This record gives sequence, structure tokens and C-alpha cells, in this order.
Amino acid sequence: MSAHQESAGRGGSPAPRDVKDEQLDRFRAAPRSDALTTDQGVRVDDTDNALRAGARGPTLLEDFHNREKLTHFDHERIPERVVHARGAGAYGYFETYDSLADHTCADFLSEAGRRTPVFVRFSTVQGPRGSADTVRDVRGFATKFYTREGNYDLVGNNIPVFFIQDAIKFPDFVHAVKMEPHNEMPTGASAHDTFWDFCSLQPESTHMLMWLMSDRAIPRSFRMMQGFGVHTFRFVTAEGRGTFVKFHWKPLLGVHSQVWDEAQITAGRDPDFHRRDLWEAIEAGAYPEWELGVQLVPEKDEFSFDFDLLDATKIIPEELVPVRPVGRMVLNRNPHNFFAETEQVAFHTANVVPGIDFTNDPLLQGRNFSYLDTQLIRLGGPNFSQLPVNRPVADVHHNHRDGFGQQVIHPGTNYFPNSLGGGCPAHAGAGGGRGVFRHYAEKVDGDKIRMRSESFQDHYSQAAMFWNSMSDWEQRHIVEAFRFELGKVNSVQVRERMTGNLAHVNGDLAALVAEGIGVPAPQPADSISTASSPALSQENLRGTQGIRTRKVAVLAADGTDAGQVEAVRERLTAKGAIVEVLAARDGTVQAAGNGNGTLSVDRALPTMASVLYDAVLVPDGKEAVTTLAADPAAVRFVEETYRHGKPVAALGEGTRVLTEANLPEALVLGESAPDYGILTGNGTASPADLADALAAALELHRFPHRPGLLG
Ligand code: HEM
Repeated sequence: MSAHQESAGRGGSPAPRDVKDEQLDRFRAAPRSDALTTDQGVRVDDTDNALRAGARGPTLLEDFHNREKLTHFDHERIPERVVHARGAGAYGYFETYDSLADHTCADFLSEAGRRTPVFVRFSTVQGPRGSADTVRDVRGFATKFYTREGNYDLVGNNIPVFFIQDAIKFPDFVHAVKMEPHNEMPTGASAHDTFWDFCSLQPESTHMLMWLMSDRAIPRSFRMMQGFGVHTFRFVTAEGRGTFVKFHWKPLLGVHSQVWDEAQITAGRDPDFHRRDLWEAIEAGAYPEWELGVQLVPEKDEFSFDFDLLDATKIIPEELVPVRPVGRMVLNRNPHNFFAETEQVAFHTANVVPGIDFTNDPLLQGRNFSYLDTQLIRLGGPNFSQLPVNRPVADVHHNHRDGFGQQVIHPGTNYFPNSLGGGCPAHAGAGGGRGVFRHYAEKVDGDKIRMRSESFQDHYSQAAMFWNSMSDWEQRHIVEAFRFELGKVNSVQVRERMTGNLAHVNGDLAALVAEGIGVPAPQPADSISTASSPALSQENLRGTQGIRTRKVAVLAADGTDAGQVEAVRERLTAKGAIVEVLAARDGTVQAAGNGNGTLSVDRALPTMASVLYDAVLVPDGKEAVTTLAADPAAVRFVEETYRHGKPVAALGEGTRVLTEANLPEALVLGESAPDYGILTGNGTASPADLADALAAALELHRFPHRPGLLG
């Protein structure tokens, strides 16, 4: 069994192998326990004591093993990414549903059922490598397709628009959002003066800010995020016909978020929350899936919208152009080594394959320069595409030579035209059965000018459309987020300028934010868009996989009714949820009720927290309930679950712990309790009925209309 097969999908069946996985085998070192050597292969006698002159004497320079060991260690770090430094990655495959050959000659989209290996890296943008996962931020969603015609990178985000329209503003934007230069604060947060100063002066950021202040910026899981290519790209057929295209990833688990208070607590309780969630789901065989969809716009319709397709601060509402599903992606293998794979992976918007091309979106054009440029320094020279994770599975043959880290011994000559090389130099234009990339023949004729098109000037209509499309609780969260972020801004003029911009989005929004941060309510703008797009609300993005991988905590103590726990567990795990028993200590608790005996404890309560679960259940059992009601950690667990809007369930006397946790009595035992996600069946529900009610509540994810919610 290979090292790969041992590690992949421990809880599920091993993922099937693909050509990329087999290629990686060539570079994977097997675990070994034989003798230690130097880099030169010389066996070493001792790695615990440096060579010294006398037992208490000075260390000798002659000890090449000591010097090599320290030197290698001294050089172990490489620069982190200038943005998106913190991330987590996984391998998998993309499978095409139907041929898209009538729109693109891209080989990997040309045949139903075709599977293409992929590597995906999710990331936050602002924070450094060691920052917390659950900060309020955009999430990167970058996919490398190892196609038979070369690597195709779809380098997207979980938000479909961007802060700026022109890449020349990217350094300004990043300097503003990153930690401030004098004191390098704050880490992993946009709630500071320079970010809001920049945005308030750059109204094109308003639409993106609406998304950033929404719950999209605090996802429950990478597995529950949409992804977007953001820009309008171009599909090109074999005959050279172009079609504008926007890319969408839709998670089968639905789009779900944390609430802000929960996200902040999670950042302390488990800074690796999203990374761990992805890793554990794959190890357990619960492979996350997304559907890839495209919005297609014929070239003749380029100017038929009230926004410019080349403006990355705009979406094409799905109600105008539906998203056509084209395939699905499954992530089924964790990397073997974080540094070698997730850290060294290099995505680049300019990595395209025949059939996929660019448009003149000025943000995209700048990106097409920036990624390769930054990777030259981050990955130490021009040969990083030879690193295992970056290697195409397609043949590589070119005249590039030398440079740091060259791994290949090339034969012959490397120039063209060439009469001496005997076929060794690479010839452009030769297909050899594979598609050849030919740039789309777009007619371009214009004056050299530094200016934006008039069609890029409407910065507010789609920001207003986003606001109009939100449910009441989503709007409430947006107001609270603006209040939090701007409340951290010291400059009053920045606060005022920002609420002034919001007055173009919605008068109530601007007034509510202004009230919360102590500045005068601005005059609402004269004409504000009333458009809406229902596809934008998370209310309408619940997914198709029910409660798969949702985590339910069962609080237990000596005297817990183990029969109830098993009945609930059986019912919920059958639907794909994960049920864990938490008690004060690891080991077992004495069980009562039908299941007399012991009940295994999965996690010790002091090592966990409510924010790491999606729901809580307190089973029956007089003695256990008395213990739990007197345990501040258990009571806090229940109270926090309630205040974060998540389902809270209790059987029999377990309801006492809910009351002890200050849940409104009318809800704990009232008729309308299920409407608020409080599931007790008046204390008389059977475990199976309760499990079903809990499953239904988990599907709804949060109960945002409860009294006394936090965040
Ligand atoms: C639509 C707007 C943008 C999106 C969706 C986007 C997305 C991403 C993503 C997902 C990553 C992380 C890739 C990874 O996981 O390794 C990334 C990194 C990066 N982005 Fe962007 N970005 C955008 C705009 C820009 C612009 C305008 C620039 C510069 C002109 C830029 C420069 C960079 C750089 C330099 C990195 C680090 C790459 C590396 O070190 O490998 N991005 N971006």
C-alpha cells in the first residue's frame, strides 16, 4: 500500500487514483527508519551532540553535519503570499456533465463524464499565514485543473465582485487593508482606519463592501461557500467564435455562515477551524462537492446590460442570465505535506488552456501580470512550475533553460529557428493531436489614454440591489457589521464619508449605521435602485445535501440516558450528521435508562466549545441533568448555542439545563418552540421524533428571529 493510500480518507473508502496523483508518487518520499545521512548521503554517527574540543570546549567549524543541519533550518521559510497568505488546500477531480463544445474547444469541457484532476486552495486575504480562519474577510477559492492540454487556473473568490476596477489600484487597496505600517495592527481584520479611509474615497468599492459586511465574509466552512471567477472571461470555439462567460461554484452543502460573535469566539477556541473542517471532512470520506456553472453571454449582447461586462465590481444577476451547470468538483485527497503542496502551489489567472481566453477587464489584465511576477520571488526563480504540485500532467517542451532550481537535464540546443538541433528545440504551432492556444482575434483600435470608461461610473446600483435582496436578518447583520467596523475607525471624517456613500445604497442603512457610530444621518440620495436578485440571499442557497457533516454535541454526565443518545445518534448519523458526546472528562460516563452500562465520551468538555458545533442536545437522566445544570461550562455551552441562533434540543428533564442557561421559559416548553429551533417536545418527545425535528432544524442552519441573539 502506498503512503497515499494509507493516509487518504481514513474514515471512508480511499479516493480513486488519477494521473496527477500517480505523477506525485514520483516525488513522494516514503517514511523511512534507516540510518541518518547528510545531504550528500554520508551516514552520520550522532545528531544530538555537536563536535567539540573537549567535553566542555568550543564547537568546531569542521562539523559539517552540524553546519548543514543549522543552515538548512535557517533557510526553511519562504516569503508568504503578499495577499491570501493563510490557506488550506486539497486535491480532487472535476467531472464534466455534458460537452460544451458548442461554446468552447477546452478539451476538459468537451466530453460528458470526462474527469480532470484538480488542486484547490482556499484562503483568507488580509491576515498573515498564522492568522485565524474565522475573521471577517473575503475567501480565496483557487482551482488548478490539470487538463490534458495544460494547467488551467480559475483563481476566484467567494464573493463575485471586487473592491476596485483597475489593477493599478491593487497595491493601494492592499496597503490600506493590510496591517497598518507603523504598528502592524490589526491582524486578520479590516476594521481599521486605513482600510475605511481608502474605501470611503473609492466609491467603486461600495458593492464589494456590502458583501464583505454580509455573512458571506464569515463562512461556516470552506465547504459551504460559493466560488466565483469574478471577471467576465471568454470561451472560444475551435472555429474562433467567442462567448462571454462568468464562472460560478455552488456548494452542494449550501451556503452557510457563522454569526459574528460566534466567529470571534471561534478565532480563539480554534484558529484553524476552517482548515481543520476541510481536512477532517476529507479524512472521514465526506468529500465536499461543488457544481461548476457558467453564465454565457453571446458577443452580440455585450452592450445589452445597464452595467459593463468588463467591470469587476458588477455581477450579472442570475435572473437575467441563468447559471448553466457544466460539471461537478469533488475534493477527496488531503495533501501529504503542507509546505510542498499547499504553500508552494502557484495559481495564475494567465494559466489558461485553448478555448478559454481573457477579456479587456482592466483588473484581470493586471492580474495576468502580477501572479507570475510575485511567484518569481516567492518561489525563488523561474522554475517553480517544475515543483510537483505545479507540474502539468500534459507534456512540457520549451526552450527555457537554467535559472535557480532547474531540475531537468535538457539535451541539445534551445533556440529557434534552428537547423542543428535535430528536433530538440520546441516548435511553436505544432499540435501533435493536442489543441494549440491561439489568442482570440479581437479587433482593438483606440487612443492611448489613462481613464475609465463612462460605463464604469455607476458604483451604487448593484450595491443597492444586494441590500434589497437580503432578508431582514441578513440586513440586520450588515448594519451590525458596518457599525462594528466603522466603530473601530478613529477618524470621524472617514466615518462620515462612509455613511455618506451608504446613503446612495439605502437611506435606512445609512441612518442605522450613522446612529450606531455616532455621526449625523446623511441625506438619502435622490435616485436609488429598487432592483433585487433573490439568488443573492442565503435564504435561497440551502444546498441539496441536507445535514451532511453537521456536528451535534450531546452533553452527558453520570446518569445520562444512553439509550436515548444511541437512538438520536443512529437517526442523525443516517442522515450524514456527526454526533459527539461531551462530558467533563474523557473516558466514559455511567449510563442510566434503557442503555444501563456506560456511554463513551468523544470529547472532554473543557477542550471544546459550543462554537465548534452546529447544535446541542441535552438528554434525559435525573442525576446527569443535576450535574450539568450545576456545571458552568455545560450551561455556557447551551446558552452560547442559543444566542448564536443554533438548534438547542433536550429530552425529558434535560430541559432543566436549558432553563438554567437562561433560555426563555416560554420557548423551552412552549408550543412555538420549534419555530425558534428549541426542540424539547414539551419534554415528552421520543428520541426518534426529537432527532427528526433536530435534523429539520439543522437544515435551516440558524434561527435569526430568536430573542436575545448575539451577533
Ligand atoms: C477579481 C479579483 C481578484 C481575485 C478573485 C483574486 C484572487 C486571489 C486568490 C484566490 C489568491 C490566492 C491564490 C492561492 O491560493 O495561492 C490570490 C493571490 C494573489 N493575488 Fe489576487 N485576486 C484578485 C485581484 C488581484 C489583483 C488585482 C492583483 C494584482 C494586480 C492580485 C494579486 C495577487 C497576488 C500577488 C497574489 C499572491 C499570489 C502568490 O503569491 O502566489 N490579485 N488572489
